[in-house]
Amino acid sequence: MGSKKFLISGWHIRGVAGLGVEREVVLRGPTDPVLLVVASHDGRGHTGRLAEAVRKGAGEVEGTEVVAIAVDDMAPEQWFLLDDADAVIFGAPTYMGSASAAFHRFAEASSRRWLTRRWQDKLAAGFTNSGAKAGDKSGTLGYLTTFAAQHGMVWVNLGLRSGWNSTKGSEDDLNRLGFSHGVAAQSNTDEGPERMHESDLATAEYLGKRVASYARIVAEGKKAMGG
Ligand SMILES: Cc1cc2nc3c(=O)[nH]c(=O)nc-3n(C[C@H](O)[C@H](O)[C@H](O)COP(=O)(O)O)c2cc1C
Repeated sequence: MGSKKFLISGWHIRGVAGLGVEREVVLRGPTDPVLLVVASHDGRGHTGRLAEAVRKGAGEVEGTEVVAIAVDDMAPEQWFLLDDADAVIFGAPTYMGSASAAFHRFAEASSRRWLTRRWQDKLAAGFTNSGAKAGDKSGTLGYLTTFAAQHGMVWVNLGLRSGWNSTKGSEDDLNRLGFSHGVAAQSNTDEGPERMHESDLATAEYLGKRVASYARIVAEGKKAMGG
């Protein structure tokens, strides 16, 4: 099997395609950016738009390299990206009260990483979208939280108060549907992704920025502690 070299904005990853095979170590210097991966399944475009918003928010934090991967179509090398990430933001549409089957397949495929604790102590966060306003999205965000915890990751919640919950509020508030574990967006089932609610997209951007900021703080903290 031949080896390939990947260059992702300053990140050099050289390895042989395939899970569990040897690869050259990624060497990171003290001035390297933190790596944040948005790992999600996009059903019919709505969750993809959220992923893009998360990515945009994260990219606004100086010193952050953001990479998005589709968990239902992973090149073997993308597992290495996840291995090297400082933070991973997981996303999936809510199907039947939980993350989509495609995301669950990815989660099951990650069990090898679970075994070797490869993702231990990385930051994690999550986002989802549903057709109904509530739509049992707590099931999905709860599942993503548990998935990250199984890997020993450190969950970063949304950190926003509930919006749209008083006479002074409106559906344009951030976190308009009032979830705490992550971004819980909603799109009408008869409308395309171009009609996604601006508040949901802004909330997704907020989460991206929040996670990237914490990833930076952790990286700087480790550096200060000589680690
Ligand atoms: C198989 C399936 C199951 C669904 N289950 C739910 C559900 O439990 N709750 C809900 O509000 N919407 C449900 N929906 C609607 C989707 O959540 C919604 O259309 C989706 O989030 C749109 O994002 P996407 O384009 O990334 O698929 C379901 C849709 C499908 C196709």
